[in-house]
Amino acid sequence: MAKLILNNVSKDFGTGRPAVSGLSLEVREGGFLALLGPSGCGKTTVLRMIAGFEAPSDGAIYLGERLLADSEKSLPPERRNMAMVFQSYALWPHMTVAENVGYPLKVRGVSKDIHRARIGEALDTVRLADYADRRPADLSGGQRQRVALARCLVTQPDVVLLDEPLANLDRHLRQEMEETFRDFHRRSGATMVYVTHDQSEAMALATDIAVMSHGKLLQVAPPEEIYARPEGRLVGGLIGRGAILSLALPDGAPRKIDWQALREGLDKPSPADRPMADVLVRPEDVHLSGEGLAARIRASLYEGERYSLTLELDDGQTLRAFSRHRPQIDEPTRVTITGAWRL
Ligand SMILES: Nc1ncnc2c1ncn2[C@@H]1O[C@H](COP(=O)(O)OP(=O)(O)OP(=O)(O)O)[C@@H](O)[C@H]1O
Repeated sequence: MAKLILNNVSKDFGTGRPAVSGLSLEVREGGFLALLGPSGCGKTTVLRMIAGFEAPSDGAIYLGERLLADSEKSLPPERRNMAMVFQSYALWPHMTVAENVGYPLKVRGVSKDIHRARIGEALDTVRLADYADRRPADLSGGQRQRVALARCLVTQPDVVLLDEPLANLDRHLRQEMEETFRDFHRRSGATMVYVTHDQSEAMALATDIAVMSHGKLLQVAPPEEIYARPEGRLVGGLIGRGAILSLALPDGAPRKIDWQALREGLDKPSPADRPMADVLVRPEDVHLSGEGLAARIRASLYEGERYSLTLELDDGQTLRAFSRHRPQIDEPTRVTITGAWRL
C-alpha cells in the first residue's frame, strides 16, 4: 500500500467549464478521506479518475511512485488494484453471501484454499461470519451493504473508493452504517476515499475532509481542524452549524476573535474606510444572558436534547444559539459570544 497522490488534476468534458480544475491532494496510506461538496462540484469525477473510469485532461495521479494516469496515458481500472462501492450494492440474488463475497476471486481464478480463507477474513471484518450461507434477500439493508464491503475487501485492494454509499438509507440505518464504515476502516487498514454531500457524515467518518466547490479544492484538513478553522465563507457555511456575521475589524486582527473585539466590531457603526470581515460564530459559543448585545429570538426548533434558536441582532444580522429551555418567540434577550473565527 502507498500514498495516493493527485497532482494538479483537471477534467474537462468540453462543456465550457471544467468539472475538476487544478486539484492537488494526498491521501496518506491507511487514511480515510471524505470528498465533500455540493451537487455538481466534481466529487464523483475525482473518484472516477482515481478508479480509472475517466482519464484526467491534465495533471497526474500516482499511487506511491507508480503513475496511474496523466493526460497521455491511463491504466485501466482492473490494473489499479482498487475497489469501488456504490450506492446500489448490486449483490447477486441467486448466490449466497459467501459466493457473492468470493465472486471477484473466482473471476480472477484464485485457488480454492486462498479463496475460502479470504472470504472468511472479509466476512469477519464486516462481522458477518455467521451469515455466509444466507441469500441477500434474507438480509437487512445494512447487512447487504456490509456484504458489498466484504466483497471489495477480498481482492485486498490498495484503495477503497466509496461513492455516497449511504445516500439511499434512512437516518437510523445511516447511523448504524457510519459505525460499520468506521469499524471497517479500523479493521481493514484500507486507504479510503469517500464521496458525500453530507457534512455530518464526513465529520463522523473521515480522518481528513477535502471540501470542493465548482471543481476546485477549497480546503483539506482533519474534521476538528476544519470545524475550528475553516478557510473562507464557503467552507465556513458548509461545515457544522453557525452564522456568518459581517463586521469591521482593525487591520491585522487575529483570526480567532474574542468577545471584546466582536463587541466593538458590532457595537460601533462601521467606519467607511475599513473593509468588512466575514466572521463565523458557532451556536455553542452564543450564550443567552442578562448582558451583552441586544437580540430577539426569531425562531426555535426543538431537537430533543435542546432547542436550536435563530436570533436577530439589532443591526438585522442573524445568530444561531442553543437553549435548554423553551424560548418565547420575539422575546427580547441579550447575548454574549465567547469566541468567533475570521473566515
Ligand atoms: N460524462 C460527462 N460528460 C459531461 N459532463 C459531465 C460528465 N460527468 C460529469 N459531468 C459534469 O461535471 C460536473 C461535476 O459532476 P460530478 O458528477 O463530478 O459532481 P458531483 O459533485 O459528484 O455531484 P453529485 O453530488 O450531484 O453526484 C457537473 O457539472 C456534471 O454535469
